[in-house]
Amino acid sequence: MVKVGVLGLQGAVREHVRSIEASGAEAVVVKRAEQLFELDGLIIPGGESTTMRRLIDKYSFMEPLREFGASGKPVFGTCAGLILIANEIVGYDEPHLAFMDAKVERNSFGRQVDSFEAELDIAGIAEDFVGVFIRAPHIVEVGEDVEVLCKHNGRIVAARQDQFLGCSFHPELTDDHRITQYFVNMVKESQ
Ligand SMILES: NC(=O)CC[C@H](N)C(=O)O
Repeated sequence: MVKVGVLGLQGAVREHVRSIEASGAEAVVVKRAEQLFELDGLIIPGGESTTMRRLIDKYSFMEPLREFGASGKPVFGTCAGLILIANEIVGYDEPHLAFMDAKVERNSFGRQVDSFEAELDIAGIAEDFVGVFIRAPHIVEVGEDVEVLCKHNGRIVAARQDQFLGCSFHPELTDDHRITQYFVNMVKESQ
């Protein structure tokens, strides 16, 4: 069974654990950087990207996470996790982990609609996936090696580049585990 970690510093960690287990993989809550060595893939959950970055620095995760990304093992960033893996953030000088050639904008669905659900057609994964968006970012632009998997109202909300997967919404908050299953399959294929 493949081992999929969830970065456990902040955010929707338990829900991802449930979804990973439902997708037939072993879930590991990652609280210390050494735990990364035992993993086959990693999910960086939603939460608050600025807080998560502070905790990443505080607990010396930055370099080990960069090495994990460079090792070829799959990484899935959801919501704040997408912001962490993008290589450009609108309004910020520096990105965080910069794994994916994508420019993201934070909190980009407007203040009035902080949170909403939308039925999404995600290429090769699901035609009727209910995406839960919570103060979600969207992808403004992608590089040529990035495959756009889903748009909502003309905005990119899911994309993949090689072993990196990212989405704007929270795939772990419903009982539909198809996206997590897709990621678990990416992890299995990378073995
Ligand atoms: N649900 C989320 O992960 C929200 C992301 C958050 N708005 C951020 O910018 O980090």
